[in-house]
Amino acid sequence: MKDKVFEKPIEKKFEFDQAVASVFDDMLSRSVPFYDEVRDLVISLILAEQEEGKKVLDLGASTAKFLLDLHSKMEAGMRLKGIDNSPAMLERAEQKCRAFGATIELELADMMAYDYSNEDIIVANYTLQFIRPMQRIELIKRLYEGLNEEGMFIFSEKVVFEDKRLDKEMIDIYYAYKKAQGYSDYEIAQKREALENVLIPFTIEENIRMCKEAGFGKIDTIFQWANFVTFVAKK
Ligand SMILES: C[S@@+](CC[C@H](N)C(=O)[O-])C[C@H]1O[C@@H](n2cnc3c(N)ncnc32)[C@H](O)[C@@H]1O
Ligand SMILES: O=C(O)C(=O)C[C@]1(C(=O)O)C=C[C@H](O)C=C1
Repeated sequence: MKDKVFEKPIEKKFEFDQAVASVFDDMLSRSVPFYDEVRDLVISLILAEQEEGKKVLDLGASTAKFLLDLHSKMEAGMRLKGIDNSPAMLERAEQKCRAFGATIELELADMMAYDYSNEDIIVANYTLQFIRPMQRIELIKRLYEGLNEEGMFIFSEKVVFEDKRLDKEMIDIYYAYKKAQGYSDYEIAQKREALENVLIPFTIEENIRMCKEAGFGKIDTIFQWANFVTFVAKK
């Protein structure tokens, strides 16, 4: 279904509710630059490390698009799990996993309260940015503690830039991308207002520093387009 959520005046801040979940795949494919390519890149990196029984945990799994894609491409019997705190999203994720006959564990859970233990690979694409900044730093520390020695944390985020002029230019370029994807100026403005103080991006440096302070020894970026970046952090 086509995303028309912001064609009308917003009545509340942005939420991952039924209305958003019902158009989510279209919303992401038209709102996140290179959404498919980043998913393929992250999956390729995981497949390079795939082993029988290895655990892959997706935080903010939404409608399980990432996990289903990984499931369809993996050869080793990895244990795939997704958590999300939106019942509407998880309902669709469960429907899709059933439809594809995919053995993927799904849990309705708050990533702030989840018990991370003996994890091999944790993924969080376009999710941390919705966690309050102070809670985010605590979360990353818990992810670090919950990862095994060879563990890997892969996450994609919208970012801001220290250089305010560059930041404005990147935002304008991003909104031009959204317009090219068929969103009207009105929809873009409405969504921007709905996301205000709900989606809180860090700078690239803040994301890296957050991982370093949590204990990660190696943090690299593997993708960037304007204000969207994908990071890989290793213990
Ligand atoms: C932009 S979507 C993530 C997109 C998805 N990872 C993908 O690549 O298709 C953010 C997701 O995080 C979930 N989320 C936000 N805060 C959460 C929390 N505290 N615990 C668990 N899930 C959360 C939302 O319900 C939503 O499904
Ligand atoms: O910043 C925006 O305008 C976005 O739409 C970005 C973003 C995201 O990065 O998570 C916000 C919410 C989702 O609908 C998909 C995209």
